[in-house]
Amino acid sequence: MNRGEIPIKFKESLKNNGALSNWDSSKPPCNGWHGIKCERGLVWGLKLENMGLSGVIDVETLAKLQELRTISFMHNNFDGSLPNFARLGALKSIYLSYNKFSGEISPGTFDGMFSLKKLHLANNAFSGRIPTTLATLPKLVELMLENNEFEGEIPQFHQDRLRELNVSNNELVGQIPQTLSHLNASSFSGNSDLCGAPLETCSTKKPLPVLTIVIVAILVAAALAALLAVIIILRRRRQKRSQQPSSTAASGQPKNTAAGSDLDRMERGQVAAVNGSLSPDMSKQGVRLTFLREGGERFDMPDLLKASAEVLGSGAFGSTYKAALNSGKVMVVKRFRQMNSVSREEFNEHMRRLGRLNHQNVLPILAFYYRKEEKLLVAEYVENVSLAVQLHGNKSRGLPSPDWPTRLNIVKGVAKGLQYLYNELPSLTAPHGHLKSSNVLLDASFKPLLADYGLVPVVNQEHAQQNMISYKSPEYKTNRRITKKTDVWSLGILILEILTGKFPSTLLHQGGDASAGDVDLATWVENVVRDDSGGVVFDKDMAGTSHAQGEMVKLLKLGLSFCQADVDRRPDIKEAVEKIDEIKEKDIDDDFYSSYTSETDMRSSRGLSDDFKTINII
Ligand SMILES: Nc1ncnc2c1ncn2[C@@H]1O[C@H](COP(=O)(O)OP(=O)(O)OP(=O)(O)O)[C@@H](O)[C@H]1O
Repeated sequence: MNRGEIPIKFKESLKNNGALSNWDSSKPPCNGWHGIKCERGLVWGLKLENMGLSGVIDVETLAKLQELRTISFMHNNFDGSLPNFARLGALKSIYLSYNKFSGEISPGTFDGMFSLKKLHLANNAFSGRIPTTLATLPKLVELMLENNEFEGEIPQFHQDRLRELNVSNNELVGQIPQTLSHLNASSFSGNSDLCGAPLETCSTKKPLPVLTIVIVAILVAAALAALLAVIIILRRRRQKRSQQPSSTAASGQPKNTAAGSDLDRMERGQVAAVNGSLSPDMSKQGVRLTFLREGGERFDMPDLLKASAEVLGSGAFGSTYKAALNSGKVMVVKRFRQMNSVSREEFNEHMRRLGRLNHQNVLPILAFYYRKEEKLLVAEYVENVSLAVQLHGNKSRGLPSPDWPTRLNIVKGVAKGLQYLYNELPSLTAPHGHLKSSNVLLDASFKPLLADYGLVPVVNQEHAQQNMISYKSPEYKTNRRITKKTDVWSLGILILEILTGKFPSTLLHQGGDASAGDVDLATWVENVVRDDSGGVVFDKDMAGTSHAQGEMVKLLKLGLSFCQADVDRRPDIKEAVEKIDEIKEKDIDDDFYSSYTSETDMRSSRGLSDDFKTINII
């Protein structure tokens, strides 16, 4: 098929295509065909707006236009479900607003569209959930979904690149992800059950409409009637049993089904307990926490559920909630669903091991709860949340991000915590296993505390392979194995993230194919450093860098050396910590800086060649 025939074939599936009457196969499409955008004789865009078009958007045929980067069919009459654009993986923008598309968007529609920057689907009649894949597209900067019927929660958009988002006038519910809290409130308006910054906080109670009150009253009455019936039946049974000569005692624990349902309610961002207190049944059935440490305040799940819970975020395992106890202590409960391949005994034993850990850079696990289908881990709330929030979230909200001395202290603390895990958990190949910036929590004085460590042995294998950071390492990608140096690789990526302020692609592709995606951060750093075009390596929002550039460069080199794909050349944890400890806050010799901005020995232990000579300081 020649290039003129492709648009003609595409036109055939369109209805009311009179506006395209000058598409004439005897001439090349770049000779003034309506709506065809060309450069050097190649079709890069289709702009078929306001033409009354309907029918089918033939994606298969468009896929043959290899240079096609942008399509706009805005203000037409296309209806039915959205075509599967995954076939057009190179597209940078898709504009389909003001049509009549409807129905749910199938989950794979945007899979692998790693170049997609702009997606406009506003003013259609889409329903169902916003596809979570959109939250993982690394280049997406504009997403317009207003005036549709989207429902459910907004996915966790991790990237702080999303410059424009509009989800107003849909039927969305729940907490707005923290990463979007910097956006304008009007982007979220017209969704009656959305809450959290930039809208009102989630615990704010709104007056209920009369109809809702009536429905709730009916439901409560029905529930009470059902409860009464159950009580009567149970009493009768008990009476019958007591009349039998020797009744056998009921064995095992009562099944706790209540925990799931109350937590599910928490997950929807609601206050878990009805009227501020749990039903006595639930407390009796005992959603009993197992405490791992001597001393300290004792409480149970009902105590936590009594408090209004706030969803802190949802990661690969489930949601994490913040809940305040009556005493004022604030706790965090993390819910894990993919841990059902180990027995209760194995799980308890492993938790006890983790519970014994005690280091100033390791977040203590205070208690846990075991149920076959899900587990809960409880820890104290940490004041400054995570390094991820401080590096990426603050920036997008215009708040200051940590300065160089703070970042260096964080790196040192993380390295010490990691070394401690290596020492205390020698049987684990990757003692942390899931080291990333959202699992580095920061206390009031910005001291780092490692979280979500030591979990690889109890997470279902398949889930671990798809979601945990260790399994994104070069050795896992190439040899399907993790090693004793895998956590050092994660530390290297973390260091580069801390110094550059860039979000690593290993985090962007959570849940996706580990081998797919953006250029990894180490390669990006190397490319910028090699490139003489003046690209900037260090985070320009990092203050306190004067007279420190030499040390910053040293740390950057270390980070790169930890990321080496060749495991044999990568330092082990001991060497890594020693090298990090040598880095000082300021250059010993002030003149050092000037020597590093020029042609200096930047050949790093990552096996970098002679062209890795200059580095672009802020
Ligand atoms: N103890 C804590 N104190 C304060 N913030 C916390 C605490 N534990 C977790 N968080 C924060 O809550 C948010 C959600 O955490 P969660 O662990 O569910 O997701 P994640 O770290 O993004 O992903 P993953 O599930 O892969 O670990 C993150 O921003 C995390 O940093």
